[in-house]
Amino acid sequence: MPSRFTKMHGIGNDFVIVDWREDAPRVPNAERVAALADRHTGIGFDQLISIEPPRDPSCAFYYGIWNADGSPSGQCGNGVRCVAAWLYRDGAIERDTDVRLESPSGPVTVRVLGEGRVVVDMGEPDFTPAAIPLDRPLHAIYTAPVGGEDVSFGAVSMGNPHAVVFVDDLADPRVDRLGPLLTVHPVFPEGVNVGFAQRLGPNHIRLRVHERGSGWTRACGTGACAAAAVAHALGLAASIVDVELPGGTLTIEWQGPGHTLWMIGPAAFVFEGEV
Ligand SMILES: N[C@@H](CCC[C@H](N)C(=O)O)C(=O)O
Repeated sequence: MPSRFTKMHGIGNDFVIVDWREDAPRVPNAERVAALADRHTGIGFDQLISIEPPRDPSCAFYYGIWNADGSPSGQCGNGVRCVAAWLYRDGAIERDTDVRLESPSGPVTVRVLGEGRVVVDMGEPDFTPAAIPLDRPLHAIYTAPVGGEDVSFGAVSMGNPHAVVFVDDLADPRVDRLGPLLTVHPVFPEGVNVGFAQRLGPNHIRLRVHERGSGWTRACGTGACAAAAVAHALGLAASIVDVELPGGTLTIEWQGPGHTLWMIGPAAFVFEGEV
């Protein structure tokens, strides 16, 4: 990987962004990514994100996503806001203008607003088991034995797989115990990002996410989208929901099936570096 990088974050979910627009397509070595992600002996990040030429000619740029353990992902909600802010600072895209960007799971549309905020059309949440992927037929709520108890969760793909568990209180010690277990549960053959959601009202969810490949993060953009979508599908949330994560709040808007989902939140620069 080239030596120059930009450290960014979206409400505390942190990234190393690398500019591979002039380079031939590549897949970074997983061990190298994990070494750089190490917070003691590397740079430290939740995800590595590359900016590359598009494969789909209808998109302006492609972005690749790798977790802290080096595993690839199809989507990253906080990351795509940072990619948009990075491209805007670089002069490659304009403010207040819709731009199609290509993720590994397909196109999304970003618009850079003022004050470091970015709005993203994340596409339509996909509840089909093949998209998640899940090893069983579709129901609104699944139940699986996890760590000696039956745990119920909603499942949805936002371009990457999510399980959403509703809890009465996020401080419940079960949350810390169940997150890592459900992330690698055999019911999800490709692993899953697990969100624990506490409903505070029809427009307000508090959320913690144990991410596949990165562990507990201060925020997960697709996790916020998934929690809002599952809550809306179950009649627990309105169309516009503030999702409050440990690192900050994202606003999610979804009008229901047949509609795409919108995410609004900040993207921040931390520093430039070289390895
Ligand atoms: N932090 C991200 C999601 C990153 C990928 C995820 N861990 C996966 O493996 O799918 C976000 O903001 O959405």
